[in-house]
Amino acid sequence: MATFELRQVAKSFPDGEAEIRVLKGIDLTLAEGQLTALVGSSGSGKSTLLTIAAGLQEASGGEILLDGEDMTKMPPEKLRSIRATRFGFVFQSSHLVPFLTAEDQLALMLDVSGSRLDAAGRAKQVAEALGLVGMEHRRKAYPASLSGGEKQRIAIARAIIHRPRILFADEPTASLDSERSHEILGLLRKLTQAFGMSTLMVTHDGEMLPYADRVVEMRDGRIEGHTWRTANGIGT
Ligand SMILES: Nc1ncnc2c1ncn2[C@@H]1O[C@H](COP(=O)(O)OP(=O)(O)OP(=O)(O)O)[C@@H](O)[C@H]1O
Repeated sequence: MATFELRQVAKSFPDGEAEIRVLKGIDLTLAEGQLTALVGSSGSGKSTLLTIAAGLQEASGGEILLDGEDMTKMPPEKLRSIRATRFGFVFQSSHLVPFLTAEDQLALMLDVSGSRLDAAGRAKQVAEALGLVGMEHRRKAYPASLSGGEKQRIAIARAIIHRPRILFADEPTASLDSERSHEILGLLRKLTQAFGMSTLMVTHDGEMLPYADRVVEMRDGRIEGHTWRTANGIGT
């Protein structure tokens, strides 16, 4: 059942006397357990759409419904709480904290999300998340000693440790080589299915599209078409 829906979402920026319309009425529903890829040429509005959907930037119009509740009408405090507890974020670069070990990065995220687990429960959840991304052996490592792919694995573990409902990924493979990119996308797809998350990912990398359940193409602030991946390959 759909739990996250954008209805007629619009975004304009002032431009002198006029305004630039960057999003022109976006309708998009994310399904649980599915990875949706957002593609389109540079400047088509992908990042703007992702950040607005994630509550990181205000829309100029429309509704963003999380379990039927309109996020655009929520007070900032409630929005912050939703971002910390129900959303997860993965970015182009991993944005790890340089002076924290891998396991401490994850523990910090548990704190931010208001986890009420005791010390043993927290340690278990951290170990489990590191295991899910194949990084338990580097739990004591600092970011400087990790490769790009390893950092992105830790960033993914950090993004899902609090079991978010929606995962936002903005070009998660942009800084990785092809082999690492495939590994990271395989991981995102596996975790999306395993936890029943709704994942929205912006990507420029056509090679990554087979990992998506659905590809949504943007052009000039609008959604062009929806392509569904089926058991028989790509279908529309
Ligand atoms: N704060 C802002 N003020 C004015 N214009 C903006 C602002 N943010 C984005 N834009 C404009 O909105 C349009 C869409 O930008 P956006 O970053 O969403 O595109 P994109 O599809 O993600 O592009 P890319 O693939 O290059 O990252 C661009 O023309 C951009 O210049």
